[in-house]
Amino acid sequence: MIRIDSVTKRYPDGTVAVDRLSLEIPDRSITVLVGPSGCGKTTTLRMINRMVEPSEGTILLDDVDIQQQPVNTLRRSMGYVIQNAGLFQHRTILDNIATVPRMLGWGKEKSRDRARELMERVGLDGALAKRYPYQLSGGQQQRVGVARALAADPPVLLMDEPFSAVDPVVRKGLQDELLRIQEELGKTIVFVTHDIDEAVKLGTMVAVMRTGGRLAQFAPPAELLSHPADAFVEDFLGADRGIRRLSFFPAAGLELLTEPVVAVDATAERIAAHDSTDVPYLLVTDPDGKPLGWSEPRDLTAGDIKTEELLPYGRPFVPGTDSLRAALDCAVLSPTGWAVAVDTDGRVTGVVSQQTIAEAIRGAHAEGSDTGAPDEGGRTDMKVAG
Ligand SMILES: Nc1ncnc2c1ncn2[C@@H]1O[C@H](COP(=O)(O)OP(=O)(O)OP(=O)(O)O)[C@@H](O)[C@H]1O
Repeated sequence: MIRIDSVTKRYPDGTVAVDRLSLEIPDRSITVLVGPSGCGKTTTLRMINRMVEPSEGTILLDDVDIQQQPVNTLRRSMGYVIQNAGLFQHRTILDNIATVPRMLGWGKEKSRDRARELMERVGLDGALAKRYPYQLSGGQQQRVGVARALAADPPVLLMDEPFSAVDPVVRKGLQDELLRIQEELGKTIVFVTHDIDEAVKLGTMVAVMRTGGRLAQFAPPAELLSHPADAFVEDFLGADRGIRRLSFFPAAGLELLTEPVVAVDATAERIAAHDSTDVPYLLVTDPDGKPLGWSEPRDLTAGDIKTEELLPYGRPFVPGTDSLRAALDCAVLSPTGWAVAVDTDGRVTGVVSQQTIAEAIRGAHAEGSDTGAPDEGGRTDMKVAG
C-alpha cells in the first residue's frame, strides 16, 4: 500500500538523515521502523505524511505518488500519534478526540458520538470524557492520542514512539490494545520505536535501520531473530535473541504427564503408585483440579495433606495459547523444575519437565533453520501471549 522507493533526505545543513531507503509497507498490518537514535526513523515517518519532503526518491500510496496529492487530503488519510500524545491542553478529552471530525465539518453531536465510541474502543472509561488532559495519567493520555488519530477512520496510522514515555506495565497494556485494535480495524500502521522488544512484539514486518539512514534488514520478526542479516542487526537484537525467538513457537505440542498429578483427597494407593514414575514430585490439586502446590510423595499423608506445606507451583502456562518461551519460564521459575500446564479455566492438564521443554526447543530451532521461520499463523497467535 505504501511504497518507499529509493528515498533520501538531506537536511539543509548537509545531514543525510535517510539514505536511499526502499520499503514496501504491506496493507493492513503493522510495520515497525526500529534502530538506534538518529538513524532516520522519525524522518522516514514524516516523509510519509509530507511533514518532511524527500530530497530524492518517491513515496507511493496505493500506487499514486504522494506528491501528486494535496497535502491536506493526504494527511486526512493518515492518523498521526506522537510521544506524550500531543493533546490540546485547553480542550476536554471528548473534544480532543472529536477534533478531526469537526475539522471535516461533521456536526458537533455526531463528532462527539464518534469520540465516545472511540473512547470505548481504546479502553478509556467514558467518565473521563469531560476531563482535561492534565487530569489524566500518561497511559490514558496516550490512549486519547490513539483515539484522536482514529477519529476520522483513516486507513493509515503513523505512530512515532507513542508508548515510550510510560512505565513498562502501562506500556504492555497499550501494546496489547494496539494489537487488538489492529485486528479489529485492519489499519495500515507504521510504528517507530527504538525498542527492539516492542518491534518484535508489534511488527508484522520490522525494518531495522542503521545510523546514516540506511536499511539494515526488513523481515518478519521471527526471521529477524533466526537470521539476522549481519553483525549490526545481531548486536541490536541483543544477547538473548534465542530465548526471545521461542515466543514464536507454540507450547501446544509439549507432551504433558498426568501421572504426577493428584487431588488433595487422593487415596494412599494413588500416592504410593507414584513411586513407579520418574518424577520425584507430585503436584497436588484442589477437588476442582486447580493447582495447589508440589510435594515429595513421602511427605504426603492420604486424608491429611497440609496445603500450606506444599512447595509453590509458580506461574502455570496454557498450552493452547502460550509459547514455548512462556513454558520455559514457568519451568525455570518452578522450585521443582517442572512446569504446570492448565486449561483456560485454570484446571491442571498436566506437568512437563525442563528436559522435555529443552527437547522441544531444539526441535523448534531445527525447524526454524530449515524453513527460515515458523509458519505465519503460529507466529501471530503467539504474539500477545509470548
Ligand atoms: N531539521 C533537521 N535539520 C538537520 N538535521 C536533522 C533535522 N531533523 C533531524 N535531523 C538529523 O537527522 C538524523 C535523523 O533524525 P531522526 O529524528 O529521523 O532520527 P530518529 O531515528 O528518529 O532518532 P530518535 O530515535 O533519536 O528520535 C539525525 O542525525 C538528526 O540529528
